[in-house]
Amino acid sequence: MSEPRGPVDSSRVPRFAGPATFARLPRTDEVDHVDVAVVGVPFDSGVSYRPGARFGPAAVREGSRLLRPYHPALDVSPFAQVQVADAGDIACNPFDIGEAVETIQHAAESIDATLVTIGGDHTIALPLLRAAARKHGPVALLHFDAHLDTWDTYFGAEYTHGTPFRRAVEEGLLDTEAVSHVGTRGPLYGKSDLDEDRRLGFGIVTSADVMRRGVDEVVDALRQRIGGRPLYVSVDIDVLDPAHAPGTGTPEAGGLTSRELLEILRGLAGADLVGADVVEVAPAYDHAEITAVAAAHVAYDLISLLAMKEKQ
Ligand SMILES: N=C(N)NCCCC(=O)O
Ligand SMILES: [Zn+2]
Ligand SMILES: [Zn+2]
Repeated sequence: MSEPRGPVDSSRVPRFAGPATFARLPRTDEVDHVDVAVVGVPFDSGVSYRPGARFGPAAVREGSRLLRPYHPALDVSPFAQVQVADAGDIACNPFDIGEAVETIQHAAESIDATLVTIGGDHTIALPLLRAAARKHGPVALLHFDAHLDTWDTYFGAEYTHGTPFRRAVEEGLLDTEAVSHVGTRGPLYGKSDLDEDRRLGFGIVTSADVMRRGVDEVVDALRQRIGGRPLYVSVDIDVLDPAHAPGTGTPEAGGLTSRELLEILRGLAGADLVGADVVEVAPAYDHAEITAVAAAHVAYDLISLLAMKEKQ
């Protein structure tokens, strides 16, 4: 197999020139095989508050122009280890959530690569988990979010950005011995939200736990729970404090710093990561690309973990 084709060389073509693919990588149709595909899902019809995450994929691609090829903290050059390419966007119906969920699942299943998906609102995690579970069986889940997203329905709707992980448990997509939320905080509808979440099998590391226990202890606990299981990581960018990610639809005070989030992700090196998403970037509320840059770095770290795994 030929050497991976990497990003456009920023010493020859200025990084602010040309149309944006993720990290200035080639498109999937420009390479002969793909190990890791970055795919956008510009869908936000499942939101309960501010809309705008449909523009997330484009914003994260723009925010990824400054990423460089070597990751010092993980000691890996992800784009040289494996072929990473940008698969463009999945076109789905903004007027029919059920149809969009089907479209996303089938598109995800049709891409012959491990996916790092850029949302889009959190509704899209359900079809992505369906695709992952079809390939790997029930997966362990690390869910970074201010919110539980295990609510039942909104206005009677089952597929929304507040409900994907309840649906995923109901559909048997998750290995419920190994499902955890990280970074939750903020007011709930009632105490029963937590009881129901626990009943579904979820463990919780709150945002305050990360601050009190520290990153290393949290990583140890999460890794123990995950063990050797195939792992899906879903990152709702609102897990970050609004100071670190203002550009999102349902912001909650008291969140993680981007440094804490990136360090927890780096602590997952060696896990059997099989797919990941970064969702809920809504650029209309962003400032100076703070959120888009944070999300681009999160995606870069996820890709680096996948590159390290594939190379083993
Ligand atoms: N941002 C996500 N995914 N979910 C937030 C749902 C919060 C709510 O509607 O009460
Ligand atoms: Zn959230
Ligand atoms: Zn969420």
